[in-house]
Amino acid sequence: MDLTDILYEKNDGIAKITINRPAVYNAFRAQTIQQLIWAFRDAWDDLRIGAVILTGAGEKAFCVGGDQKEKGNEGGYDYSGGLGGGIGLEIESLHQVIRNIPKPVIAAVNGFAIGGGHVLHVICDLTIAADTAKFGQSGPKVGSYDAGFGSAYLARIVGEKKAREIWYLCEQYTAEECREMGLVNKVVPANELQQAAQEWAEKILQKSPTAIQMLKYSFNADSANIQGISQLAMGSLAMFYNTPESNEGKEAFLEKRPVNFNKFRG
Ligand SMILES: CC(C)(COP(=O)(O)OP(=O)(O)OC[C@H]1O[C@@H](n2cnc3c(N)ncnc32)[C@H](O)[C@@H]1OP(=O)(O)O)[C@@H](O)C(=O)NCCC(=O)NCCSC(=O)CCC(=O)c1ccccc1C(=O)O
Repeated sequence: MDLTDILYEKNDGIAKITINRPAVYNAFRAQTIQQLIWAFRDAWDDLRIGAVILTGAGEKAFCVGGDQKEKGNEGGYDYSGGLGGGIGLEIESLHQVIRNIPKPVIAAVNGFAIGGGHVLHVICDLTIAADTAKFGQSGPKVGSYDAGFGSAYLARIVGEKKAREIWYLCEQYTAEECREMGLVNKVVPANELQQAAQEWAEKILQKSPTAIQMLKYSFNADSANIQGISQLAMGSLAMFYNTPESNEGKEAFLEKRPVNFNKFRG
């Protein structure tokens, strides 16, 4: 596969996947998602690999979700057709491969983790964050939502009240605040982030691969029902995208103006 949107390397039992679109803060489009899925499947298939690190290129962002500049464009997202189905992104498949790959996935969050990018770290097994990283959901601000793993699984991690706050208010949280709410495992100085992720991956490699694999399956089993909710959520999102209400969110972001959802109330 031609890796235009990600970097992928494998060294000494550790696979490292880097979302590589720094000009748009590592926002993803359809091909980014396809390449991420390809890389996770390669790491799954390679029996020498015992842990995967997911990170973002540059210092600004881990990932800021769907690329608003490509939304509605052919090959962007919200473009009907192909494997992406209704919203034009194989986001459900990506969530599934991160959850189901029988090896721990460590998110090394180097900057903004916002929107669909935030959901990616939520789904990873472990999160190590730079002390400069910022976290949050933005869907309701830009006419979108992840009513599957992005909300239901988040609530299991931080509790119902906090998860509702995160989604309803769309505020940003520091790495330390996220560590306190159990959403981040460890916070390190930004220049030590990649080394810290590497060290945790190396520690995992010293453990029994079968034990780790079965533990991951066990942790996953308790939240497996969210898969069905995710399918419903993506189906509803496909119907919501391209409505005037959803478009108002996208257009306000692209035009760098305040959003006005008042006309859709009442
Ligand atoms: C991340 C910000 C808070 C950073 O703010 P700031 O430091 O002020 O920098 P900016 O000047 O805003 O941004 C720098 C540069 O990056 C471009 N950019 C940032 N985000 C995006 C983006 N998402 N798409 C495209 N481009 C982006 C920005 O335009 C600037 O470039 P210029 O050339 O100067 O214009 C802030 O940028 C921010 O809030 N960004 C938007 C975050 C967002 O709303 N993301 C989309 C969330 S919705 C989503 O991800 C849908 C897809 C998805 O994952 C999904 C799938 C299925 C179900 C649900 C979801 C879901 O809703 O999550």
